[in-house]
Amino acid sequence: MAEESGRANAAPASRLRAARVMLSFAWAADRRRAVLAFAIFTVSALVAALFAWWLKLLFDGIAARDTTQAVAAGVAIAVSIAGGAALNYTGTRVRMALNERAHHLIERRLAHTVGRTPTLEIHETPAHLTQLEILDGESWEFGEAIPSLINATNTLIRIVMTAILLVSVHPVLLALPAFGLPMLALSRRTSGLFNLGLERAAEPSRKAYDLWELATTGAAAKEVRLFRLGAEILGRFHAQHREIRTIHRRLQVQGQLIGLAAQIVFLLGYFGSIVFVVDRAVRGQASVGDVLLTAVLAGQVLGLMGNSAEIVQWTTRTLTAASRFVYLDDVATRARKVVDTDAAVPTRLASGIVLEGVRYRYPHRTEDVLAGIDLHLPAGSTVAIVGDNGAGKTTLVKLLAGLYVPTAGRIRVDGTDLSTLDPDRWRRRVSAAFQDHARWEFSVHETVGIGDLDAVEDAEAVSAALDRAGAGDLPETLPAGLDTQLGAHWPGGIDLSGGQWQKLAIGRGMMRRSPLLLLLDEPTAALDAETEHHLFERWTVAAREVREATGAVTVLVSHRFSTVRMADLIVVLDQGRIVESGTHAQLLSRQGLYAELFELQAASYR
Ligand SMILES: Nc1ncnc2c1ncn2[C@@H]1O[C@H](COP(=O)(O)OP(=O)(O)OP(=O)(O)O)[C@@H](O)[C@H]1O
Repeated sequence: MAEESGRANAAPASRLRAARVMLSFAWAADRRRAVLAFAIFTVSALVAALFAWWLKLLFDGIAARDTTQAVAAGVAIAVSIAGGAALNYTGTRVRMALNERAHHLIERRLAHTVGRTPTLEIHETPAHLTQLEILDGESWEFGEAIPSLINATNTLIRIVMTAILLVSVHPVLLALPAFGLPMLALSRRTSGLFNLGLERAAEPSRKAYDLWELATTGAAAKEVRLFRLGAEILGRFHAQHREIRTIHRRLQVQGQLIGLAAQIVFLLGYFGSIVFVVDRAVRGQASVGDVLLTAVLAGQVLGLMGNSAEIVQWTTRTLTAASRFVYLDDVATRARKVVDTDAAVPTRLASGIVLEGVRYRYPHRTEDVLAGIDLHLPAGSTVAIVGDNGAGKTTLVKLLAGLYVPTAGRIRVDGTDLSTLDPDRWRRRVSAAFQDHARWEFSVHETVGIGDLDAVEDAEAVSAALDRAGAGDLPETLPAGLDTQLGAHWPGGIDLSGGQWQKLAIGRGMMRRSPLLLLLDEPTAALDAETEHHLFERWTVAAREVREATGAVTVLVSHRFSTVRMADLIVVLDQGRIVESGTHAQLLSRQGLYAELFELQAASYR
């Protein structure tokens, strides 16, 4: 279903809901300016609509030698021109400010929607990513809700006024707008083509952007040079852009042909109406002013039809952008739906965490990555997970953190289904350090402190966390200690070594003093085996000390068996299944996969 929505050209969620969301955002952004813009553009529409009428009066006055009428009409024309310009100038400024505010509000709401999704679903499902990326580039359109509405009202007023004036010359002239109908009808089609182009180009655009990042950012700079990948990346980048251009060009040509056909139909009506009124004037049934009025109005009708077509297109685009937002908001809401707000996260673990028949399959994958895991992580224990690359260790850790929801089976925390616990409350009691940690370019103090936002200001807590991460002396080696700015491209900022960054990430994971679950997914991979050994020894002792207080479970993923052997329970994963579990001694005596891997590693150290 999600995939279909991602591919479909149509709006990915109901347009009615999208319209409600869109208007509520625009209204919330700046009510005062919304009302002001509405008033200014309404008056401006009336002024513009009456312009042709003053012209007719002027010419009829001149023809009839009626000086009063001619002067009055001349003054009205001058006032219309000056007033119209002033109104447009003010209106445009109000409208720009309104757009700006709506745009920022939408960016904030979008970040909030993505951020409040408790799982990683939005970031790892291509269909959701497509919607997110397009919407990211479309947030200006989305912010155009009130201006679109103003434009539509404005155009409607002008259409009604123009119709009244046309009837005043001859009712047959009302047929003129009918020639513009194909333009309106086909504009939906051209706007559909535009959206189709965006969606088809989303994938190559994403690839092109990734390639551009590879070619221009520091992260890949070493390897790009070393493996002489520059030309290859550039070639692929060009290929993606060629694909994007081809997609857009084909659809643009289709759109232009449709537009051209519709304009030809209208022009037939335009010239027909002028010929009709000139004929009547020759026969004395219409005045010179009527001919002029018809010529001006017929020209305006063309503009108004074009305007209406644009409004329809623009509104469709705005609505589609809004429906992308609704779609993503639904993903976030679905992910939170199962939460039972009454289910309390225990203050301490009594029995521990139990996995019952847990399966997990990544979106777009055809097989389960975890294929039926039954496991008890006893309260107060340290559990090591070992296994080959790709065995499913990190996936298991992410499931325990609540970043994924099992495709089947359950994870119970002291009997309560984890998926029903409020993710925010659960995560207040979970701490983690990952191998692929983020490099937060804040001050050292903040980079560590954000591991527990409640204690981020507490310098002692930060120093203690760094101590537990084996990096107590790191700040002393930096120019401004804990206040040192990280990130070489910030003023006064410095970069760290891979191991130092990793120690800060571990420090972040050590900020929470009493987590129920501490997840350590190869956080020490960049450190030497001895440092890892000492750190884990220290954590194991600390975990045993707080065992009575919180019953916390520590889960460690590591490829180093010298570290793993200290755990109370060792779980061996192979291709998404548990093949063995027990203590180090039990597993050695079983002479299975663990014993084999342990012996292999031990032999390489001898
Ligand atoms: N986001 C993802 N989308 C699709 N498949 C994924 C994703 N992340 C991991 N996988 C796949 O899931 C399987 C298990 O990956 P996982 O990262 O859990 O393994 P691991 O045991 O932690 O490996 P390693 O020791 O290399 O870190 C792998 O086959 C991997 O290709």
